[in-house]
Amino acid sequence: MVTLQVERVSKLYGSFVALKEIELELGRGVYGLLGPNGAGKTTLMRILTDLLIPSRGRVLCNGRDIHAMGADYRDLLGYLPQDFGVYPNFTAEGFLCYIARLKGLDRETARRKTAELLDLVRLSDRRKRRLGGFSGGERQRVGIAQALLNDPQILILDEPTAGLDPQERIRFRGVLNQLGRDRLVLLSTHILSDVESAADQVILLRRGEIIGRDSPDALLRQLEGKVWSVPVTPQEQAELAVRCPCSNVSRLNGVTYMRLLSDAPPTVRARSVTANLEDLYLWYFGQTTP
Ligand SMILES: Nc1ncnc2c1ncn2[C@@H]1O[C@H](COP(=O)(O)OP(=O)(O)OP(=O)(O)O)[C@@H](O)[C@H]1O
Repeated sequence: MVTLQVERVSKLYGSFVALKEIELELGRGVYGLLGPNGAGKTTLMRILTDLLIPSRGRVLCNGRDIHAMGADYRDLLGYLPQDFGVYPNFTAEGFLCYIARLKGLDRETARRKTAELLDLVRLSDRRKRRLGGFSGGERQRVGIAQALLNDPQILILDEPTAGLDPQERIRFRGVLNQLGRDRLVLLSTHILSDVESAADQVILLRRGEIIGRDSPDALLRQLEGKVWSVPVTPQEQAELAVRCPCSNVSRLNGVTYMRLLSDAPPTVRARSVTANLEDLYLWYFGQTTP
């Protein structure tokens, strides 16, 4: 089984510190990397793919420095970049076969893996169509397929569900759960429900630092007794919005309810509710999800 060890990794862009002394150990399973825009998620993922060299520190794969491993490391790796670009004149099938050959697969295996993966991302019926005519979500699914061509032990996916419709996203979570059983999968996302259902562990990144890491359940347990549903009048709503972080406002039978984070009940009519990941995000990052 493959492990990745991130040892005191920092990344500076000029004098700007994008990552600060990151320490991480990753093994089998699905890890969800969560953080607001600019937190350093892409920077960390690019360092883990050896596309970006850290300013300080190093990344080890089963004890070996990934940079020194070179092609040996790339053989273990599948990567979906955030800005996955495709060649518009390739067909889906042609593109995947081409990437497979670049990854060193022989012609027969390239063809077999391409067919298998087109099926996995449900694009078999569109395999002869040119990528230039694909929708954003379809293109993203081609991107997921290309990351899997070499059956990688380490799969790094930068916002894999961006652009997928809800049905495809739900299907993709199932695929992720399956993939995480026997490999290391690290994904970044802004879609909290993806993390809740697909990740074994959530890693919280803020301003280049890891501020939490645990299972979604354990992270949510920290918020027990801190999330409240409160029926409010318009005046109370304005007052409470200033006093407590608010993760949601809803209306039921003509009554407005605020969902508030607070150590103590914000009003006498407040009812304690079970925390969800949006509450967690607000708790850690101090704002509602972008
Ligand atoms: N090449 C670069 N030169 C200078 N600054 C950079 C460079 N790449 C990233 N940064 C800065 O480093 C910080 C982290 O960027 P990064 O792309 O890793 O964040 P992110 O968490 O992936 O954000 P998003 O959710 O928006 O994709 C940001 O403030 C960004 O502006």
